[in-house]
Amino acid sequence: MRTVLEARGVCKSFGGLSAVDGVDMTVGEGELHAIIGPNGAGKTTFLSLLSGELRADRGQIRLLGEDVAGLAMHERARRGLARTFQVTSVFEDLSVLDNMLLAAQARERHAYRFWTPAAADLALRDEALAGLRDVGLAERAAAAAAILSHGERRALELAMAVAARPAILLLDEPMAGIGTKEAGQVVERLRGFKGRLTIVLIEHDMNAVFALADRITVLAQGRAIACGAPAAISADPAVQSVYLGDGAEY
Ligand SMILES: Nc1ncnc2c1ncn2[C@@H]1O[C@H](COP(=O)(O)OP(=O)(O)OP(=O)(O)O)[C@@H](O)[C@H]1O
Repeated sequence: MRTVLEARGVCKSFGGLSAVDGVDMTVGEGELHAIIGPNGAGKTTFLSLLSGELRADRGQIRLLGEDVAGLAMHERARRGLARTFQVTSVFEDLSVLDNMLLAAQARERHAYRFWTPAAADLALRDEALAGLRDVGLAERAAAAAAILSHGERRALELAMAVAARPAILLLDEPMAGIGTKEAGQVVERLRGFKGRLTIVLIEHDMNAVFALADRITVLAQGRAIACGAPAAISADPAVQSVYLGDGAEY
């Protein structure tokens, strides 16, 4: 399996606090790799180091073989490293479909260059509609983005991120702030993307993580204490002790 993203010895301190302390992680093409850990373990910081929102103090971050640790966020994004909230600016006044067309166009500027403009428009439209179907939003295509529910908006953001065809998509708690029923729908959607997309997922919903992940990296106090398939992770004594520790929340 081709390696899409590789982190080696990545560190980040805030003052005296070592938030991310020498983390290694390898994500293969088509893999859904989850990062879990108790509150304050360093998950969000690590994701920000991967995306370029924060700069690592030390360590390597390789995207498709290229060390991107010194690159700005937009330069990593241009190379295909996408974090949902960064790649998706939903335009409230536009329809759901037009938002999708914009997201797809950003990528497709060159893809349809040999087509007539009308045929290119049709192909883009088909692709945008298919993308909306993938996230259960096809019936909302004509609606203004402004009137979407919170869950529908998150679905649109996901569809727009996917439409840009990133090499790897970083998802930060896609189930946060949505109801149980909608969380179940998000799990189904993400399952639908499995194999087609390379995903790094941070999520507190353990049912979702264990249902979706190919592999899981467990962070605790800034360190990666385990990495493996879900069954191995749930059986790992070090992981169990982190989660069974003093009133640990996740
Ligand atoms: N900008 C910052 N300045 C100072 N400390 C920070 C900053 N960002 C994070 N931290 C600290 O770094 C540690 C790791 O935080 P981080 O948010 O990455 O953890 P997390 O695993 O994502 O937690 P949660 O599950 O609660 O979101 C925490 O102790 C946090 O207080």
